[in-house]
Order: sequence, then structure tokens, then C-alpha cells
Amino acid sequence: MFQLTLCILKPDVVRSPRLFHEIIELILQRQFIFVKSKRLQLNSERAGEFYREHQGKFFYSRLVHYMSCGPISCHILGRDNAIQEWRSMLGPTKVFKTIFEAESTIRGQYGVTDTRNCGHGSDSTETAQREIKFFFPEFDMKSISKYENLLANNLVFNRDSLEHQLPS
Ligand SMILES: Nc1ncnc2c1ncn2[C@@H]1O[C@H](COP(=O)(O)OP(=O)(O)OP(=O)(O)O)[C@@H](O)[C@H]1O
Repeated sequence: MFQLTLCILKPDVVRSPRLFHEIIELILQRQFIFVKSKRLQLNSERAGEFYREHQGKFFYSRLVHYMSCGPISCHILGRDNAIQEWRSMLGPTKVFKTIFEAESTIRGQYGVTDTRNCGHGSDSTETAQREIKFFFPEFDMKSISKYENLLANNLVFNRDSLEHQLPS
């Protein structure tokens, strides 16, 4: 089933152009459609709001500080089973375990710590909708139908905007 998910590439990744583009290529190779892309910097209030479910946990303030320490890159990704596919590419949350147990994943290869773990992926369709709205309030979820019957290789990927373009 065609799905959308929210992908965030975290500040360490965005800070390193080579790593950033390497991860974009990996995502393209997995036949994801980049529906929308946006680079932005969160302030600590917005970062705290995004991760509010973790409020009170020992890593919460570290996480909020990290997520607001530099620009992040947000992407609405689409493909069959997008939510699960992007999370499996990322690998498990905890980098210190992942580098041994899932070393071929993005976190396994490039993660720095359990907090600085390269990326974020929505974990359900409800979460994806809420998170897409958080970063892309102007995005019309109904426009997904435009992409549903298209494969990534029927579209042109614009390397400046980091978005696939629909055939005219
Ligand atoms: N034990 C921990 N120590 C340090 N940071 C953590 C820890 N657990 C989670 N985090 C940070 O909080 C983020 C959100 O945690 P969550 O449990 O929702 O993991 P996730 O769903 O794999 O990650 P994300 O929501 O970012 O995709 C993680 O991506 C990581 O940056």
C-alpha cells in the first residue's frame, strides 16, 4: 500500500554535505519518492513540542538541545510501505547496540550516539499524518493520490529542491 512518512535528517547529517548526499542517494536507491522537502532550524520550544511524548525522560533535554542546535532536513517520503521501509533503513534507535546488531543500517554506519542517531521516521500512519502536518502545514494529504500510481523512476528528481517532479 502506498504510504507517506516523515523523514528527518538530523543536525549532524545536515552539517556534513557528503554524508547528507550519501543518505539522500540511499533513499533514492530504495525507490522512495521525495514528495516535499524543507530545510529548517527548530527552536527549543518547537523541538520540545515535536518530542513531547518523551518529556520527563532522562534524555529529553539532551534531545531537544540537539534537535535545535542546527538545521535539519525534513522530507515527506512516499512509496509502498514507506513507514516500515524508512524505519528499517534507519535501523534501531540505539546506536551503541545498532553498530553491532544492524551495522548495515544508516544508524549502524553513521550514528554517533543514541541521541545523535542520524534520522527520524514516523512509526504509524497516524503519527505520519501528525508529523507531516507539524512540518508541512501547507501540504494537502489528499494530494497523495497524484503519486499513488507512479513509480519513482517515472518521475524526475530535482537535485536542487530535493523533490520529485510529476510528469507534465
Ligand atoms: N536511551 C536514549 N538515550 C539517548 N537518546 C535517546 C534514547 N532513546 C531515544 N533517544 C532519542 O530520542 C529520539 C526519539 O526516541 P524514540 O524512542 O521515539 O526512537 P525512534 O522512534 O527510533 O526515533 P525517532 O522518533 O527519532 O525516529 C531518538 O531518535 C533518539 O534521538
